[in-house]
Amino acid sequence: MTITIGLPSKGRMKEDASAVLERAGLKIVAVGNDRSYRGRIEGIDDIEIAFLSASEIAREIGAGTVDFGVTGEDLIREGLAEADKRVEISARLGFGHADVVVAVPEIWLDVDTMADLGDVAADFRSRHGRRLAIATKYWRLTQQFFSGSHGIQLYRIVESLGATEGAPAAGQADIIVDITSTGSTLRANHLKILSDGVILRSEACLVRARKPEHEGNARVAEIVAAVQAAL
Ligand SMILES: Nc1ncnc2c1ncn2[C@@H]1O[C@H](COP(=O)(O)OP(=O)(O)OP(=O)(O)O)[C@@H](O)[C@H]1O
Ligand SMILES: O=P(O)(O)OC[C@H]1O[C@H](OP(=O)(O)OP(=O)(O)O)[C@H](O)[C@@H]1O
Repeated sequence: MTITIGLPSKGRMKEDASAVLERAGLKIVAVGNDRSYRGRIEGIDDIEIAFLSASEIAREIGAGTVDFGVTGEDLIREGLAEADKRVEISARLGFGHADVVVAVPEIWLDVDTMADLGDVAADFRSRHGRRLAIATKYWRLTQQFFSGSHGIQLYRIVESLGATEGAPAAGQADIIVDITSTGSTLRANHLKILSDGVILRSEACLVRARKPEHEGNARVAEIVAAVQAAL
């Protein structure tokens, strides 16, 4: 059986993802030319590398078309329903750190917690004639956190495909759910993170699709052990 590992072909995780495999003794060699989206591992014939974007990797692991992938936990949990049933986080890799957070305008002086925000959401329609609007590309994580964890049901999600932090100032939404690493984009847009508003502390992970044929497969166990030992 050939084991396929999905690695980022571009973006901020590309270099670190390849480096961690090399430290684990799995040296990647391109198949064909530089632009090829396939690779293999030097000296090992039954591992194949598929170069994909970080979000495609999350999807392909969910579909089981790759066995392993290196991608952000945020993309796994946003991309897959019941992620823990479908995938296993085999290792947390120590790069690509970012938090998915709830942020509100700094001028909302009396809103510091999710409970405060729940009060705002409850009153929003009578005060403003519409529901509280949340700009995000993290639909699933937002719904789980607001409706599931905090019992806040009165809101509307406004899909944002970029520059989410600008949505409140632009009048497209009232608050946001987005990723932050240094916090500088939030500050530049006069937004503050609620004190209990961190939805997920994400980083790059080695993720395995839960497949029956992985049980007792020596190569699968070896890949996990080698990457864990390289951290
Ligand atoms: N400052 C940051 N901003 C956005 N994402 C970050 C940041 N720091 C780390 N990440 C992580 O990087 C991953 C996204 O990487 P990247 O933006 O390179 O993907 P991508 O190649 O753009 O994927 P796609 O094109 O499919 O969206 C996510 O898991 C995210 O959590
Ligand atoms: O907390 P900070 O360090 O300011 O980083 C957070 C910002 O960085 C990312 O955007 P980026 O401009 O990298 O583009 P992307 O959304 O296309 O990845 C992300 O979407 C945030 O907007």
